[in-house]
Amino acid sequence: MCRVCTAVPVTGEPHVTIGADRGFTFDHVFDLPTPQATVYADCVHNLVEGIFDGFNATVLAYGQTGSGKTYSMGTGFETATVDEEVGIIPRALAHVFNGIDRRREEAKLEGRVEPVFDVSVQFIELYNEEIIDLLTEDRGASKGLRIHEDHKGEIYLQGATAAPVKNAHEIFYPLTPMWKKYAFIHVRWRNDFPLMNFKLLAKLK
Ligand SMILES: Nc1ncnc2c1ncn2[C@@H]1O[C@H](COP(=O)(O)OP(=O)(O)OP(=O)(O)O)[C@@H](O)[C@H]1O
Repeated sequence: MCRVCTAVPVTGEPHVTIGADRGFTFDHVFDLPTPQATVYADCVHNLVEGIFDGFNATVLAYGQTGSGKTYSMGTGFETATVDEEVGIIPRALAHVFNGIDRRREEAKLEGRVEPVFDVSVQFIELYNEEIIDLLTEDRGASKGLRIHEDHKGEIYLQGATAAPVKNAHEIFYPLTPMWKKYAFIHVRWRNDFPLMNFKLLAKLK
């Protein structure tokens, strides 16, 4: 028997229907040769800029095995990689800390009080429905870890270690192996906002 599995509208709208009734709308489709910088510019750049205006952002990679989640999110933090191949997480980290430096510099030049930022990271792995805190050696300490939503709709990780970090270097090197898992990066702009969350979620299968 022959039947239509995937259908796209002839009008060129960014929509695809899988099977009988599962419809998905999308903003962009990137082909294999698309440079990492283009993916970042089109999908992530504005999200990171937005955290400085008080918005929360989440980036997550989802897809079947071998579809390129690690390549897109994580390339460039473990070994020397050519600039063009650097993935979303290292680009976002550089962007966050450059953005902090720029805002502090601008304030100084304009004679304003310099903003103070606190940045911390949490790393967890979801394995067999269990949440594991990757920043503690004591696996037993991970028991009771929960992901919650508070009354303002903020998602937070209860009980997971939060490590303060001052620059991207501090995140890359000691925590390198963790990047393959999940990273919650909290950027807190003390002067203005109570808490901004920027979440980079990788490797969700
Ligand atoms: N855009 C791309 N350009 C070049 N190579 C790519 C690209 N995307 C993925 N690859 C390569 O394809 C292979 C599989 O990609 P990757 O490991 O990122 O998949 P994955 O979705 O993380 O897989 P898994 O879920 O099994 O961990 C890797 O060798 C990766 O380098």
